[in-house]
Amino acid sequence: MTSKTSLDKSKIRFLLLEGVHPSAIELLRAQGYSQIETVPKALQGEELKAKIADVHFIGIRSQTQLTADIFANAPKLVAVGCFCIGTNQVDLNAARERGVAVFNAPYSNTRSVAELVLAEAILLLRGVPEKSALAHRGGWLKSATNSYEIRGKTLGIVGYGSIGTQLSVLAEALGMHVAFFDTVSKLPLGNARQVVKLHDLLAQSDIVTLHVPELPSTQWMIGEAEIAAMKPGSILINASRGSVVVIEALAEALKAKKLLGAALDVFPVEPGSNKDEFVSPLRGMDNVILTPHIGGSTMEAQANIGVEVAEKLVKYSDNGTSTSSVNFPEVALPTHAGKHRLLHVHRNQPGVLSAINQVFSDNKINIAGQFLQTNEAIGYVVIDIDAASSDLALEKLGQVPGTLRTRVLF
Ligand SMILES: NC(=O)c1ccc[n+]([C@@H]2O[C@H](COP(=O)([O-])OP(=O)(O)OC[C@H]3O[C@@H](n4cnc5c(N)ncnc54)[C@H](O)[C@@H]3O)[C@@H](O)[C@H]2O)c1
Ligand SMILES: O=C(O)CC[C@@H](O)C(=O)O
Repeated sequence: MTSKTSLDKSKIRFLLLEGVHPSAIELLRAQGYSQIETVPKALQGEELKAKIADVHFIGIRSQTQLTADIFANAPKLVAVGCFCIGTNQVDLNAARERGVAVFNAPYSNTRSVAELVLAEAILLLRGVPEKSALAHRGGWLKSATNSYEIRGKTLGIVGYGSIGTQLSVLAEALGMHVAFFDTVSKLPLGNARQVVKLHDLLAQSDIVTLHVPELPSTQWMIGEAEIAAMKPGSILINASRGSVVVIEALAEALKAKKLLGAALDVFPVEPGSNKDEFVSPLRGMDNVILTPHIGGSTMEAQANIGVEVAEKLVKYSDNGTSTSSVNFPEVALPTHAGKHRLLHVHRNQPGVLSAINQVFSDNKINIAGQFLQTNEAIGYVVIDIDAASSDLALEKLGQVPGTLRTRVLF
C-alpha cells in the first residue's frame, strides 16, 4: 500500500439529524463506522453550516433544508441520506454540481401512510373527531346525523404512485370504489379507474386524498377552485406535502360547511422540533384531524428506513455503488479485492472521458476494470487499478477539466 488517500473508516464522519432510527446507527457501527453524531431535531442556518462543514455523510428526514448555500459549506460531504421518501428538502442540482450523491427510502413507509389515510377516512365519515372532542369537554353527541359507512363510497386518489396504489388495494378490500388522477397513465389495480381531469375526480369523490410529490406542478394544486369542485359534504385528506393545498381556502370551505371534514398531516410551515409551536388556521376546528407529519412515523417503517438508507450510504462509501441514488448516475459495482478503486465524478461534457483515458495511457497504468454511467448533467466513472499507481492516477484525474470530485477506495 503506497497511498494515504483512502480515508480510514474511523475518520469518516456521519451526522444524523431529526431522530433517525437507531437501526441506522447499529448498521453503520456494524460496518465499522464509529464517528456518528446524532441530533434529535432539524438544524438550519449557521448551526447547520457549522456541523456540516466537517462531515462526510449527512442523514436527514423531511425538515432539514439542504440548500445550495448549505452545500457550499460542506467541502467534505460525499453523500446525503434522506431517511424518508420526499427529497424536495434537498437542492438535488446543487448536490449534483458538487458531486454529492443523494439517496432516499422510496418504499419503506408507504404502508404506514396508506393505513393512516384509511383510518382517517373512516373516522371522519363517522364524525369521530368532533364527537371525541366534545366528549373531552363533557359533551355527549349520540347521533347518526352525518355519520356514514365507508363501504360503497368513492375514494379519489390524486397521485397513483407507491402510496396511492397501496391505498387503492386496501380501500377496495373495504368495499370502496376507487378513482384516481395522475399525470402519467397508470395501470389501475383491481377495479380502480383513472380519471383524465383532476376536476372530474374531485366532483365524483366522497373522499379526496393527495399523494403527489412536492414539485412546481403540484404547488398549491388544491386551491379555492378545486375545493369548490369537490362534492358538498366530502372530505379532503393531505398526507403528501404542505405546499399542495392552499390552507386558507381549505379553512374557508370548512367554516362554510362545504366539506364534512379534513385530515392534514403536512403543512406549508411545520415546526422544526417537538418543542416549537404549531401555528395553523385549522387549529380549533373539531372536524379536522391534525397530525404532526407522522404519516410514515411507525416503528416498523422507521426501523426499515434506517436500515435501507444506511445500507445505501455504506455501499456508496465502501464500494462506490450508487444504485437508486435520486440525483446521480446509477452504477452497481463488483468488489475490488486487491485493487485500488478510483471514483471520478465530472460534468457531462465532451472530452472528459478521453482525457480520463489519456491519464492512464500517458502514465502506462493498466486498467483492471472500468465502469461508467452518465445522466444529463454528470458522469460517474469508476476505475480499478493496481495499488502502486493510485496516488499518481488520483492526482492526474483531479486535473482533468470538468472534474467535480475524486475519491479512492481500497
Ligand atoms: N406524510 C408523510 O409522512 C409522508 C410519507 C411518505 C411520503 N409522503 C409524501 O408523499 C409523496 C408521494 O409518495 P409516493 O411514494 O406515493 O410517491 P410516488 O413517486 O411513488 O408517486 C407519486 C405519484 O404522483 C404522480 N404525480 C406527479 N405529479 C402529479 C400531478 N401534478 N398530478 C397528479 N399526479 C402527479 C406521479 O406520476 C406518481 O404516480 C412523497 O413525495 C412525499 O412527499 C409523505
Ligand atoms: O419522516 C419524515 O420526516 C418524512 C416522512 C415523509 O414525509 C416522507 O417523505 O417519507
